[in-house]
Amino acid sequence: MLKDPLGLTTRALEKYGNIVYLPGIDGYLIADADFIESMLIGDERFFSKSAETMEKISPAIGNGLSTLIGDEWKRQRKIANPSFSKRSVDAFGNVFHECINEMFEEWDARSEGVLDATQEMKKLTLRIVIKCLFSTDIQRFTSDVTAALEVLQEYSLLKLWSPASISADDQQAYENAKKKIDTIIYRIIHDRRQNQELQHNDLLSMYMSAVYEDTGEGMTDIQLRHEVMNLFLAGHETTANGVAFALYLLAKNPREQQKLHAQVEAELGDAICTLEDLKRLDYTDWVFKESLRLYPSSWGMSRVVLEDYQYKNYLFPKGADFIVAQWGLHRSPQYWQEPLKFDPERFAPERIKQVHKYAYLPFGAGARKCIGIHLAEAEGKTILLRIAQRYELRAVDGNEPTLKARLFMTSEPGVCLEFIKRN
Ligand code: HEM
Repeated sequence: MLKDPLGLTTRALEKYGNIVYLPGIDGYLIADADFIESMLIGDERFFSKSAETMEKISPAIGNGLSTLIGDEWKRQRKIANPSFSKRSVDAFGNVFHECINEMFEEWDARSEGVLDATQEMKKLTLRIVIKCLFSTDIQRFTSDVTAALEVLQEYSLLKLWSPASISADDQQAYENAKKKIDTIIYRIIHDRRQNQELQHNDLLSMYMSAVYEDTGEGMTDIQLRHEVMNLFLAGHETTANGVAFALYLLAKNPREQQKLHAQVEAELGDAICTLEDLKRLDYTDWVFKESLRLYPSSWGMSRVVLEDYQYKNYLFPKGADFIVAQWGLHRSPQYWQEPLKFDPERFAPERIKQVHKYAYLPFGAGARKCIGIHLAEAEGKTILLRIAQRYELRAVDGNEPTLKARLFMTSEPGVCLEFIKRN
């Protein structure tokens, strides 16, 4: 599984159908939309994230909202929800533009037009999440944070799929990366506690002022640290990969890129888009959705069944592990016509209503649906629009994505594209 999870998923689902037992991981791959609907919605109470899996990925992602389970998770979700409401996200519109402007300035200072879209989007979304979290520009830390997050993620994957192969060097690299990130986060939390009179309009201050219903107390520094880690990782790589793959697909599909440009010109011209504008720009929305269908950052979600469970003629024993395989589901010919074709208009209301509601799950579904969905959609579409206003994208020969399924799906090396300035 560690070597080629996407290839294995594709082959297993093609050969054996939508529910497949994988002896290598002693778990089931699921790409059956009806079953997924039962798992995440109808019979949700019988399923949970697996404590064992979460314990293995928490070194990278923190022991926060994404990895907590049961009552601890419920309590944490309740306290975090208001910070991610549509209204709260509206406050971050300017942050997107500031960070995009800085990126454009950097691009203008370079002479060549070929850029690694994956790396550029990772830098940009990390900048955005850092600013949304801390409102300050901790630009100077960005490359340290990026490098440390990479190490933490690699370490978690080893713990998950190949624990015996963790060497003393891997362990040391993990300890160093954790220390580096912790130092940055705790320093910021400490400064905030020291200077409580200063107002900050950011996610950290929302988290720091929120209180638990049962105790009336706020989060401890340790819990805040875990939540910040969660948002660093869950909030930047996912969006970066979503946008980078969208840029690649536009470059490969000039007709669709032209349609996007036409909408941008008709609706916006050179004006800076507001979050309100995004509601009207349906083609942009479909491009982002279609990109997340073909290249879902979250390529699989882990679950465990809490009791013996029957679905059709399958009986799953208590404790059975599952991977809900968005990668397979989103590309399944059973649910999608010409599944490998980039066709943003399949998300037009009259067409998408004919598709099974649970055949498209880029942000998950049910109680554990992505808390950052409004932020991610607003951010992803704003970046796409700003790039479309300024650049025509062209594919670079021989530069196809090399897909790698880590905690999230990415291309490694990144996808290089030619960014040609539009008049
Ligand atoms: C295109 C971008 C994104 C994608 C594709 C994505 C995808 C997902 C998915 C599929 C889940 C559910 C996992 C499961 O049920 O097992 C999830 C959960 C989560 N996401 Fe996102 N996400 C994105 C952006 C963001 C952003 C921008 C943030 C925050 C800044 C964020 C924070 C979280 C958190 C904290 C959870 C855990 C929620 C919980 O368990 O209660 N995500 N995300």
